[in-house]
Amino acid sequence: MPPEAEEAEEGAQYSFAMEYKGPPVSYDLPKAVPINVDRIPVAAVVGQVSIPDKLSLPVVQPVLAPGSLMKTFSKELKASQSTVSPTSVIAFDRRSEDDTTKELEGSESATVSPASVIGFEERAEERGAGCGALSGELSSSGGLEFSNGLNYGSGELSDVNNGSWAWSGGALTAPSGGKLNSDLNQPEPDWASSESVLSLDYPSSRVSSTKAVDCDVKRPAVVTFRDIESDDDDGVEEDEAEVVPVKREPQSKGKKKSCYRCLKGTRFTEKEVCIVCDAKYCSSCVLRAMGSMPEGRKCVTCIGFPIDENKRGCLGKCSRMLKRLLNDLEVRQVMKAEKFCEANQLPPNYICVNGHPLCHEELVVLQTCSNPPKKLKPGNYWYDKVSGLWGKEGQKPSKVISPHLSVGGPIKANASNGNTQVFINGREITKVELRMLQLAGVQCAGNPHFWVNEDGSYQEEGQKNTKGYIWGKAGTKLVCAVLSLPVPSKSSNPCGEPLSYVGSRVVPDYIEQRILQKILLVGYNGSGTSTIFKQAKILYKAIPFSEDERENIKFTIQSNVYGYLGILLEGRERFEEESLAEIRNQCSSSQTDARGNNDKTLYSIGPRLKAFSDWLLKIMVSGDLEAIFPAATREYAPLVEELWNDSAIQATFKRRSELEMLPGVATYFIGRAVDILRVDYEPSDLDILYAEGVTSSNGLACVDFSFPPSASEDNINHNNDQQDSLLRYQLIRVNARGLGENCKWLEMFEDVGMVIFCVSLSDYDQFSVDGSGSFSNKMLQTRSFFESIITHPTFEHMDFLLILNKFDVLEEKVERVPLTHCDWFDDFHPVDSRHRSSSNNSSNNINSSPSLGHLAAHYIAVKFKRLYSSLTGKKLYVSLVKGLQPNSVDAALKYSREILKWDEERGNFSFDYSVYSTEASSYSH
Ligand SMILES: Nc1nc2c(ncn2[C@@H]2O[C@H](COP(=O)(O)OP(=O)(O)OP(=O)(O)O)[C@@H](O)[C@H]2O)c(=O)[nH]1
Ligand SMILES: [Mg+2]
Repeated sequence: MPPEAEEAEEGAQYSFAMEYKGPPVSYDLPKAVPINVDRIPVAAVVGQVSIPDKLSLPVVQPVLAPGSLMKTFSKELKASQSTVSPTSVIAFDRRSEDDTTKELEGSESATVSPASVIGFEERAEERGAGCGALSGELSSSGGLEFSNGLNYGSGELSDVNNGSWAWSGGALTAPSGGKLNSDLNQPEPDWASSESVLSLDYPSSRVSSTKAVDCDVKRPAVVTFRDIESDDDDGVEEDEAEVVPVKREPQSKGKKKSCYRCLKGTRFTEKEVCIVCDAKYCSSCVLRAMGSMPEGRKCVTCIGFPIDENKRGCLGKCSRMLKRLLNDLEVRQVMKAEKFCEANQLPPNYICVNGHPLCHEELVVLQTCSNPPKKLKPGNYWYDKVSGLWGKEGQKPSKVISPHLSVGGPIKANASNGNTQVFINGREITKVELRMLQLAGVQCAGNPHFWVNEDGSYQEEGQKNTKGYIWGKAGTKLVCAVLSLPVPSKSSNPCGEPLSYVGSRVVPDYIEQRILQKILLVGYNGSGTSTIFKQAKILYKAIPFSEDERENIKFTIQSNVYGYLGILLEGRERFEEESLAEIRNQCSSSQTDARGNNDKTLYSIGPRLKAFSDWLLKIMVSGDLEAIFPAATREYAPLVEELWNDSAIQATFKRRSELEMLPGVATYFIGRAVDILRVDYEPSDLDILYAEGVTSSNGLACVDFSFPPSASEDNINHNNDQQDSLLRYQLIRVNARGLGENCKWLEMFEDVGMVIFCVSLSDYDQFSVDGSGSFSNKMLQTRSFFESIITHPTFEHMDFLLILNKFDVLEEKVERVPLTHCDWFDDFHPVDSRHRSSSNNSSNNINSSPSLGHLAAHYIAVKFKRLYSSLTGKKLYVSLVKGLQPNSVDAALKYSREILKWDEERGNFSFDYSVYSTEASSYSH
């Protein structure tokens, strides 16, 4: 035995050892004495003991400080449904080798069955067998204790003798080369031959080191119990029970994020993680540390232990490291075991519904109902059995699950911590729900108590007649999606849009359950938010617009085109009058009598077209352009063609820059007016992108999408991309008008992950009527809107991405109209443009000098950044965008995804970023 092992052995007083069966040695070996079940003392009353098959009681770990150990242990016991009273603590005593007594210090509730003790011992054996030696760094703080000494017949002791395993400082460490799984394939020990063994069922692939184990007890275990006043969580009444799963601590810690076994490597070394204790192993150690992985990725010493609940989402998802180390079949087996083995299933009592921890049957009912809560995690939930509404305790509902399940206790009025004095099925609803009800047209005055059924039909308590259906209106579903409120099951796709696609495959169900990252897109009027929103749909959705949407968009575009034509016709009238006036002037000055020709100009049209023109302008003035559809398409199409081909209209169109009312995009459409106004016109994606008025009138729209994986050659990037492509995002677009007075709707967006604020760069010389009714610069209006958004309490901790949109327009405009047109930009003094262009030419280097457009955009970005940091103390992210160019919007939205990721990583960083090896590697580049 190496000196440090000997030293450790001398100093330590462990409860476990193994029986030595190797060659003779010169010193005394402790003897193994068989356990006699009957001789193990029990506390006064042994209750109805029922140990489920495969029950594995936890074993106290050597590396824990006594305090934390006691806590962990008592919780683990509870978790594993042992028969130990919940108010008891069990701990090992390793104080004396000679301590052969068992003590029971009185506490009425302190009872433990022999079975528990045996189970305990056997676990210990298992562990001893698995890791070569096990000992407890244990001393209970004056409570009741039990001490246990077991010797094992084991050929594995030689490993210890060889120095493969040794104790140091209370932590189990393995010198490199230690052969943890040296005899993984040894036959099962002859458990039945041991008196101590109950008919417990062991996993067949359990790690075992012995050929035959004589489970003899040298000295009987000492079991003592005490009340648990010192354990802070346990004084809770049962129906108030809060079950907090406790993660098992790793046996030894790596240094500076090194491998926990060989202690080599850095935080950037790819590592696999134990799903129980979070111990991390490098690729050379992982198979030794985890053995044959009968329950998936667990250290051999963690087999049988409940998993760390934070890792539940990772069950069955293989890492690249394992894929490299194991063959396909092995990977499949390990992942299957990890997902489905009993030890890794969610313990029912971790789920508390309406104040009651669930029993096994209830959990089964909950998980197998037709519409179960997805991705159930340990925690406290409320459940409204009548409507099926389901949520986390103290929070708004998160889902509508199957109603009428007999699960948990009765719902409490304060289950969701509402403060609205409006009740649904006895629960006081939250503010957001109240807002949703109001938007759905439900009368909520007078603090009503509603009775809401699973189908959304509702009545006031005590009345018989149904007053309506909450989720009846299409708009309500959109509102629910935006406010993150659930709708009944069939509409798991709240925006009424097709499921996301990744490439050509539908995103599988489990991914749909993943958390949706919400991004709020907001901007001042005309800043380009709807263009960016539409780009996102076109870029990221396999079916960007449904049939219905396209049909509506078609009418919108057609009426837009009539509108543009109307503006042209108005312009034509103006130009005609101007020309006539000019001609008259010329006539009067030259005194020529050319009367017959005087009323005809380049801009004049014939009587038929004139009649059509008058009619259209009248309709436009009445503001009811849409009313002429769809008849207009059929009846006026020939007239439109005639009109468009008329030389007067063509001449007017040439002077379109003089028509202020005509938007820039009109050029895109009006040239194709004849085609667009046909009955069989089908708008292309580009048409939709350019079309005005496509997003809803209240300015609110949302779209769910995933970023499709890019066709990357690079393997690592490709993998990350694949993972990213499974994440789901929701882009919620709302404009200034849609936010109401003083942005009163903003607080409804409290659960968004970040905000994108969109600014139109070309606004600096534009003027419009502001909120107070006066005429002012649009960039200044944008600035005050920006200020009110970034300082809104809802967004206090949120990241902002500023999109400086319409960069193409700025580039062109800033050459003509100085940026200083806007007061806010009056200190913009770029280097003279001739100088810039000459330096460009002389160096012949495209990087040598930025364009005036770039300088201006950079200057505006700095203006916004300074404003932002002066008001919030935070950093503003900025992206320069040309909204009509897909690549530009794609880059900006991917930037927002990165910002969300950074935000997440910032949150995780202080703990440890590398949950799984892939993440570690993605971080390192
Ligand atoms: N040239 C150019 N035009 C753009 C750009 N982004 C948007 N537009 C146009 O600017 C106009 C206004 O854009 P929208 O996307 O409708 O702006 P909005 O934020 O929805 O504004 P509201 O409709 O007033 O709420 C549309 O005609 C767009 O086609 C851009 O980057 N370059
Ligand atoms: Mg718009």
